[in-house]
Amino acid sequence: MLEDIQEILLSSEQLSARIREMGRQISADYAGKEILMIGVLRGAVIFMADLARAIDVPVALDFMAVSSYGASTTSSGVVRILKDLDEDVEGKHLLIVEDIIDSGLTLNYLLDNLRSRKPASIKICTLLNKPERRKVDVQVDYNGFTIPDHFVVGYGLDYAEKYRNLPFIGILKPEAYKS
Ligand SMILES: O=P(O)(O)OC[C@H]1O[C@H](OP(=O)(O)OP(=O)(O)O)[C@H](O)[C@@H]1O
Ligand code: HPA
Repeated sequence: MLEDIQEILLSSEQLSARIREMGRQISADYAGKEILMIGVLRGAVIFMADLARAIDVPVALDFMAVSSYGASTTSSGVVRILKDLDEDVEGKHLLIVEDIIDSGLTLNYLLDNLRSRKPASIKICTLLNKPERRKVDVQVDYNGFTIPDHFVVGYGLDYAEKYRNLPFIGILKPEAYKS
C-alpha cells in the first residue's frame, strides 16, 4: 500500500491539529445549539469520527451514501442516493461533513435534496477542497485544507476502495491507477 504513495501531502499530525481548530470554531459558531452532522459515506467517516470528538456542543450523527465516482478518478456527474438519512431533519441544524470537494457535483446535489426537507440551517464542512476542479459553485463554510489537483488517498479517501485506512493524506502514484 505505502509503495503506491508518491508523496505525503498532509501528515496525521497536521490533520489532527487542523481538525482540533475546526472543532473549536464549529463549537463557538453553534454555541447553545445542537448539530445534526450528516456524513457522506464512505469517505467522510474517518474525518467525521475525529471532528465530532473535537466539538463540545451536542452532536447527533446521521449518514447518507451517494455515489458518483465508482472505480474511477473522475466523477461521472450522475449522483445516485445509495442510502438515505434515518432522521427527519426538519427544523434541525445540519452540518454536512465531506472528505473532499472536487467537481462540487455531489454536494450540489445533496444541498438541493436536503434544502427541500426544511432544516433550520445547513452548513458544509470539508476536510479537503480542490477548487481547480470545480464544475459547479459550492459555498463551503468550514474548509480543512485547500489542495492542488492531484488524486489523493488516505484518511478515508480511496482509489477503488483501497487506501482508506492510511493515517495520512497522500498523493497516489499515477501508475497505481488502473485506468
Ligand atoms: O465534488 P465531487 O467531484 O462530487 O467529489 C467529491 C465526492 O467524491 C467522493 O466520493 P465517492 O463518490 O468517491 O464515494 P466514497 O466517499 O465512498 O469514496 C468524496 O467522498 C465526495 O463525496
Ligand atoms: O482526490 C480524490 N481522491 C479520492 N476520492 C476523490 N473523490 C474526489 N476527488 C478525490
